[in-house]
Amino acid sequence: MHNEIKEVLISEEEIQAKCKEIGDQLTEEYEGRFPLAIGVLKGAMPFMGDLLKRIETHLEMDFMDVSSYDGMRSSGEVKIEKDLNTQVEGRDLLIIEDIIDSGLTLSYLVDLFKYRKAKSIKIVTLLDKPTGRTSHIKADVVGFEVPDEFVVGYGLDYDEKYRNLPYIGVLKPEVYGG
Ligand SMILES: O=P(O)(O)OC[C@H]1O[C@H](OP(=O)(O)OP(=O)(O)O)[C@H](O)[C@@H]1O
Ligand code: HPA
Ligand SMILES: [Mg+2]
Repeated sequence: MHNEIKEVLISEEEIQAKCKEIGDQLTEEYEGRFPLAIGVLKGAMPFMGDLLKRIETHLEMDFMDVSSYDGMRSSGEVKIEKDLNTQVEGRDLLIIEDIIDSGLTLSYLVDLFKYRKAKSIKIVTLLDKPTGRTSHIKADVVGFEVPDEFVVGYGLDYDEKYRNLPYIGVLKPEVYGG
C-alpha cells in the first residue's frame, strides 16, 4: 500500500500534534457547554477519534453518513446514508470533517442543522482545499491547507482504499490511471 504513494504531504506526527493543538483550543471553548460532536462518515472517522481524545471536557458524539464522491469526482449531489440519532435543536454543534473541497457536503449539512434549529454550529476540518471551492463555506478551525491535488489517507479514500494510512499523501498517477 505505502509504495503506491508518490509523496507524503502531512506526516503522522504533524497530524497528532495538530489534534492536540485543536483539542486544547476546543477544551477551553466548550468547557461547561456539553456540545454535540458530529462526525461526517466515513472520512472523518480517524480524525474524530484522535481529536476527541484531546478535548478534555464533557461532550456527546453522533455520526452522520453522507457521500457525494464517485472516485475522484463530486457527483454534485449529497446523499444521506445515515442520519443522526440525536436531536440538534438548541444544541451547540461541532461538525468534524476530514476535508472541505468543493464545500458542497458542508453547505448541505449546515443548512440542514440550521433548519433543525441548532443553537450554534462550528466546523472543524483537518484539511482545507480552497482551490476546489464551488460553494460558499468556510471552516472555523482548519488543521492544514492542501494544494489542488487529490489526497488520500487518514480517512480520505480513493475508491474506498487508503483510509487506513496514518498520514496524508498523494497517489502515484499510475494508481488511478493518470
Ligand atoms: O467539500 P466536498 O467537495 O463536498 O468534499 C468533502 C467531502 O467529500 C468526502 O466524502 P465522500 O462524499 O467521498 O464520502 P466518504 O467520507 O465516505 O469518503 C470527504 O470525506 C468530505 O466529507
Ligand atoms: N481526497 C479524497 N476524498 C476527497 C477529496 C480528496 O482530495 N476531496 C473531497 N473528497
Ligand atoms: Mg470519499
